[in-house]
Order: sequence, then structure tokens, then C-alpha cells
Amino acid sequence: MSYALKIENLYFSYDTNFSLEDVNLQIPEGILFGIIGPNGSGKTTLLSLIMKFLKPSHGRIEIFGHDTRKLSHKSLARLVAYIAQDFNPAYDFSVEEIVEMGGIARRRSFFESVVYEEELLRALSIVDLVNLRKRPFSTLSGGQQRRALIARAIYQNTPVIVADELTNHLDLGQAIKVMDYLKSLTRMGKTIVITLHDLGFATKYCDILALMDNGRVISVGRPNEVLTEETISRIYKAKVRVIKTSDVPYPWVVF
Ligand SMILES: Nc1ncnc2c1ncn2[C@@H]1O[C@H](COP(=O)(O)OP(=O)(O)OP(=O)(O)O)[C@@H](O)[C@H]1O
Repeated sequence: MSYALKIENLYFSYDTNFSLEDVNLQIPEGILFGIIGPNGSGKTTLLSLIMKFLKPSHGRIEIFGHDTRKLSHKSLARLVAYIAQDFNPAYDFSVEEIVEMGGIARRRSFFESVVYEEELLRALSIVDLVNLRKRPFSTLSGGQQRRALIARAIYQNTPVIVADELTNHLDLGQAIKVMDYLKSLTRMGKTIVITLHDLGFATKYCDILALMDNGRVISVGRPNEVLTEETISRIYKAKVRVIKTSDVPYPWVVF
């Protein structure tokens, strides 16, 4: 099997008393991989280590066989596009200017300025934003802004997209749209790694889930393997029922 990401024996500590300990993950190519876990369990920290915003104290991360310690930030940006939890541009860029920012890693030099018009349109059309391309990004709704950031990641043209809580604060319809777009990208062969809080979205959309708690990955597998009543109750300290019916192909978490 071809792995997009391999994380081996990863350790990291902040100056506070939080540590990420012995994280091991193998993420196959072309899937939607969800990282779930309670607040403060270390999801964003793990993404920050993948993106080299933080340096592990021990262990290694490989992306398509490349040890990220040996990759320059530009080389990493050709393999992985990152969508952060909050994105507030300092200037009033238009939607298409925001999307074009994904092209920076593709430039041969800082001064080269090439816009791949066809690819730009394709990225915008995948997320249904072509008609809003000239609008200031700041005037879009929360859901449209997330879609523009997905378009930027598509335009960056990387095999892997990492996204932190992309559906937070979105209404149900917008959140479904965003997840549908991400799912459609896996069908184009991209590997998507996303953190999520909503277990309903996690079970419906993710091919594989990793459940984190207190800096450790405590379970990895298909949603129905990871999200058992016992595990959710223990880790989230919430009494739930997990319902499996023949007419819905994924488990329902109800409370
Ligand atoms: N820059 C930092 N310095 C010190 N401690 C930090 C820093 N960033 C995060 N932490 C701590 O590390 C722990 C894990 O935080 P992290 O943001 O990775 O969790 P998370 O699972 O993404 O949480 P949430 O679901 O609330 O976003 C928390 O206890 C947090 O307070």
C-alpha cells in the first residue's frame, strides 16, 4: 500500500505540561483521514508538527517517503497545503487573489508571478465560487470563505491537504458542502487530513479516524471500529448511544 503520510514514534512537549507522546500513524494515499478527540487532546499540535511549525523532540514524519526534517518549507509546500483554523488576511484581497496565494510555492523565484488561469478557474469551480472571484474575501460568508481556502489548497496543487477544524461555526448545509468538496478531492486522488469535533461528520465522511486523548492516539480505524459507545463515553465523558442500521452505511452517535 502506498502511504501519503507516515508518523513514527513522534514526541513533542510545550513548556507547559502538555506533551504529545509516541504518536504513530500510517495514512494511505487518497483517503479522507479524520483526527478527532476532546478539546486540548493535541489535534492542532499534531498538525503543526506535520507542517513543521513545531519541531518534534523525537520521531519522524514522512510524506510520500520524504523525511520532513530534510525538506525545505518550499518543498513541503509542494507536497502539503495547509488550511488553518483561522485565516484573517491583513489586506482586503479578492477571492481570486487569495486563491492565487496557493501558487507561491510553485514559483521558481520570489519575483516570478505566473497565474495559471485555467487551474485557477478549475479550483474556483470545484468549490462553486467562480462567480464570486472578484469579491473581497472579507465580504464572503463563513462557509464561502472556507470554500475559497479549499480552492487555494487545490490551486497549490499538492497531493496532500491538511485542514484544521474546517467546518467549525458553519451551519449544517455549509458544513455538508465543505465536506462534500473535500470528499470529491479524495476521488481525484488527493489525501485529506482533517481535524473534526462533530462525530456525525466524522463517521459519515472519514474513511479512517484517529482518536486522540491527552496527547496520545488511542485508537485508529474505520469509524465504526473507533467510535464505540464505551470509547466515546470514556474519552468525551458523555453518555452516548451508537446506532447502526442497515439503511445508513455509517454509525450514528446519539445522545
Ligand atoms: N503554544 C502553546 N504553548 C503552550 N501550550 C500550548 C500551546 N498550544 C497549545 N498548547 C496546549 O497544548 C494542549 C493541546 O492543544 P491543541 O490545540 O493541540 O489541542 P486540540 O486537540 O487541537 O484542541 P481543540 O479541540 O480545543 O482545538 C492544550 O492543553 C493547549 O493548552
